[in-house]
Amino acid sequence: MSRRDLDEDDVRVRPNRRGSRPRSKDRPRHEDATIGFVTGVDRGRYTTLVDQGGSDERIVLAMKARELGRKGIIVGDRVALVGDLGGGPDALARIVRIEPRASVLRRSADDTDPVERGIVANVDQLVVVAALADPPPRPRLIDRCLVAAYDAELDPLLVLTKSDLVDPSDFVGQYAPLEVPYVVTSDRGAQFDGLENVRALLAGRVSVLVGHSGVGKSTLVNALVPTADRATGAVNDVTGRGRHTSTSAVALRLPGGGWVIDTPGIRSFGLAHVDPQRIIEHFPDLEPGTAECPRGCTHDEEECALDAWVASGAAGPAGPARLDSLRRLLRTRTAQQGD
Ligand SMILES: Nc1nc2c(ncn2[C@@H]2O[C@H](COP(=O)(O)OP(=O)(O)OP(=O)(O)O)[C@@H](O)[C@H]2O)c(=O)[nH]1
Ligand SMILES: [Zn+2]
Repeated sequence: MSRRDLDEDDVRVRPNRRGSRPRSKDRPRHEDATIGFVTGVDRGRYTTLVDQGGSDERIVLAMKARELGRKGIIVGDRVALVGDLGGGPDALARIVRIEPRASVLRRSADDTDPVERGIVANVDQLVVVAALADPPPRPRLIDRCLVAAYDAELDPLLVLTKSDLVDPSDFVGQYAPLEVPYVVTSDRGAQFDGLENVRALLAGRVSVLVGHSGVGKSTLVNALVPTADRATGAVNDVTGRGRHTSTSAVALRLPGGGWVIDTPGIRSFGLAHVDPQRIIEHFPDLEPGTAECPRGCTHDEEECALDAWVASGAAGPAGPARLDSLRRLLRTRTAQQGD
């Protein structure tokens, strides 16, 4: 019997008591809804961009429909919108669906707290902004960000700022075995060295910027997106406290195509949710060496087969340094937070 027969049979046996229109529950769910790109979230109001790149591109403010329940909507999400889609300050649409996400960058509040939060969705690249000095770099935090990138399947990029204050070579050396791409920058007012390199690496992609307060992230975003107007200057002269103008992520369009998502300064990056297996996958040169590992090996234990494999030269001359780096990241996952 074909599917069609079944359907007709079904209709005969249980006629629709409300008439010919199927109940709303059975109707295709908002098939005609418009898709918007979430660029900002502020106290239950979502800023979305509709008809992105089209002739009728506009910003539409929206709220979450009740049917979505407690489902979180984050910057970078593509959402289905119904209702007042006209745009403008008084129009308010409703978000009725979150489209499937290609990626989610997550963090847990801390390593022991399994509650994880999505920070941004659908990004390609995680850009870790760290100052070479003032404030001094926090390698543990950078490692945590890299682990989060690997876990979310994002390409990592290190932007090392303030190279006018200190020679970057020592610090860069610590990351060489990880083979993470990096750019060194220095902003000396009239001249912003390295900016063009950053621009080239962000072009046409969706990148999320993370970094702790004072590293020069806002300075960088303002240089990349001249209309961004992100507040800079870590310390307020009057109050002596940091000027924390933004409390959530915001997506900004790059003039040359692509998006940067700026996030508020982070102090920590909980990794309770990360599976060690996801980290080793980002060391394709070492992964074959795990074939002889005991089942469920954490790759950071006595029985791990990687030590003997690397010692035999199977991973080449860089093997030992790569294994050290892998172990460093694996321990980052379970270490106490801090710098
Ligand atoms: N010497 C030097 N100072 C820089 C450089 N980039 C930024 N700064 C300064 O560093 C301070 C902090 O820069 P911000 O861009 O506000 O830093 P942020 O990371 O956005 O910090 P929050 O706004 O607190 O999140 C400012 O006084 C900047 O002028 C640089 O390349 N060299
Ligand atoms: Zn192992």
